[in-house]
Amino acid sequence: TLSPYGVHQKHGQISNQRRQFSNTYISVEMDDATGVAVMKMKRPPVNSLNLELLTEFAISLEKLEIDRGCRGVILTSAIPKIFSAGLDITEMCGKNADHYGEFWRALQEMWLKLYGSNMVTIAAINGSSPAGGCLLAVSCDYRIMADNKKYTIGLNETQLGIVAPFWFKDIMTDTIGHRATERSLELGMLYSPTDALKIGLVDEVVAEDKVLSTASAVMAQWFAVPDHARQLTKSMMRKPNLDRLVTHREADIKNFVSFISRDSIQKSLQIYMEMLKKKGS
Ligand SMILES: CCCCC/C=C\CCCC/C=C/C(=O)SCCNC(=O)CCNC(=O)[C@H](O)C(C)(C)COP(=O)(O)OP(=O)(O)OC[C@H]1O[C@@H](n2cnc3c(N)ncnc32)[C@H](O)[C@@H]1OP(=O)(O)O
Repeated sequence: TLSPYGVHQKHGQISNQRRQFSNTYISVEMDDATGVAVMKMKRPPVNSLNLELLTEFAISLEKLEIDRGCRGVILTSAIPKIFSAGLDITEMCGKNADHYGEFWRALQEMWLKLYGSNMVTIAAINGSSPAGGCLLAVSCDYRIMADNKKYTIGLNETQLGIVAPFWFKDIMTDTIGHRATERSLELGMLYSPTDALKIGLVDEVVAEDKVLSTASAVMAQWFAVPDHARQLTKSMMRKPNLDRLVTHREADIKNFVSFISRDSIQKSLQIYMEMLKKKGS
């Protein structure tokens, strides 16, 4: 079927209790018996967040949000060793201002839906999660990371010569505190799972093969609290950050477009992409 956003979706029924829907880059398996949906990003090689993935992400969340049977979402990756490499740098490089604006609006939309969700959201971080990948995780209610010291998480934007916008910074501050955020963002720090746990960036570190089962167990604990009370509390806690972006949404887009269009910033991003490609070859 074609959604109102023009994204093709495949629907399938895999049992009486499980429903599945899948787009190009997102697959969702909804378990009607538990009320839990597992949403997987699947954009090889590194789940970088391009315009299409962000759009599919927002649509999938919206569908789950209006599904009365769905009370919680586990967000994870179908790509081994990678949760998400963050924003697709090629979406911010060598394109025109209209494209940058459309891309940023899609990112804002996805974030407003994820951070503002009424459902319980748990990030099952089964791989590296820099920058925009970290934003996804920090926007959830709870974070479980795989115990593998090769994986890292953090807002490393300054290492690319770019700057995490105020709404990334706000939720990082709410998660790890002002001082830790200041240091972390200025230096563009990436943390191992153990260090991320120490500063409170993730809530639990578990063996790689236990990430999903732990997420399900945590979900059951959160489900023990009456939904209406939990939802009102979540909304009370998150409303100021949501309102701030909604109020300044157009200015934030303008700011991003003008910043990213600068020759010096384009040059920094190109150098970073070349460095990534060299490392891979
Ligand atoms: C003053 C106000 C300012 C307002 C706002 C202004 C600015 C906006 C800020 C925007 C916020 C930005 C957020 C972001 O998310 S930026 C992206 C940051 N991401 C990264 O730094 C991660 C880069 N990637 C890696 O570190 C690694 O790839 C890895 C995720 C650890 C995985 O490593 P590995 O498995 O070894 O894979 P490779 O490095 O070999 O990568 C495979 C191919 O994927 C390409 N790649 C990787 N990451 C990205 C990406 N983010 N975007 C696009 N492409 C990516 C990589 O080049 C390889 O490609 P190849 O196969 O063609 O060589």
